[in-house]
Amino acid sequence: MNLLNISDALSLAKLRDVLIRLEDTIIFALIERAQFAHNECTYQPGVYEYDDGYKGSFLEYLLLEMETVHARVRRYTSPDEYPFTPHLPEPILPVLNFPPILHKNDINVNKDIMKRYLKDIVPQICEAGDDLNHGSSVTRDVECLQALSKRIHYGKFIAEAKFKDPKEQKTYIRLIQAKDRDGIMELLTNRTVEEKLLRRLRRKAMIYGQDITEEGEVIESSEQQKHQKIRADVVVNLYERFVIPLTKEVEVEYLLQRLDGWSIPE
Ligand SMILES: C=C(O[C@@H]1C=C(C(=O)O)C=C[C@H]1O)C(=O)O
Repeated sequence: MNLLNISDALSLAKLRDVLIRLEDTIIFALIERAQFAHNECTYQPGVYEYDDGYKGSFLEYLLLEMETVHARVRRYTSPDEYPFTPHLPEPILPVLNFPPILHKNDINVNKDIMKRYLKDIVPQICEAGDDLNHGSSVTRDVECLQALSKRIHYGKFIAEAKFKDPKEQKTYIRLIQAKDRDGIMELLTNRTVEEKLLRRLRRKAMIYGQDITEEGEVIESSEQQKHQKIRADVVVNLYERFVIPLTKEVEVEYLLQRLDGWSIPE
């Protein structure tokens, strides 16, 4: 998505395409992570010692180092990129002039994403135990986390596009003024889009998770399922219970801040 183009960045159809493409990124990132064991010690502070006296876990250490480089080349000045590390250096490049797509807000749900990823996702997709491939598994963790974070924070753009819809704006304004979270959640929810998404996701996870040879049909049998690189129902559950609800939470939070410092049209 070219966020320098404001009409693209606020077209609901284009935004939905971005989310569809990110499904592929997320499934492949999970498949990559799933080839290594849980390697729980990489998530605990105090296991590795670092020359610079850093005290966090191996995963946090890698995030800090990678995000420091990325911050310097202005990754986090883009309105669709959110770091996991709190204090990062300023960019060394001149900052790009993005058009004012999003309303000013301070939403970053990466802490929640990290918690759920470590508690629910890794134990479900990886074998228990430690295979000593700590560097490999942690670099895959960073890819999974970044892809999930991007997808979930796209909720801000989706919310802005929905708010801009002239048919809905008055209702949104009324619900926001009443701080009616449930009402906002109901209005922004599109069950047809969610159901289609989950069906598509199951098919993608089935197909991407199998080895495709030069010969033979790709089949969905129970025998086949045993050899899947990742279980399709795990991916579908992950979206149903975590990715979609958290995206919608971001949408609601964003909308609750949407009227701050904004003059409501007559
Ligand atoms: C993203 C949208 O908003 C909501 C959130 C969805 C999601 O996170 O996938 C899907 C449908 C909507 O309930 C949308 O309408 O496309």
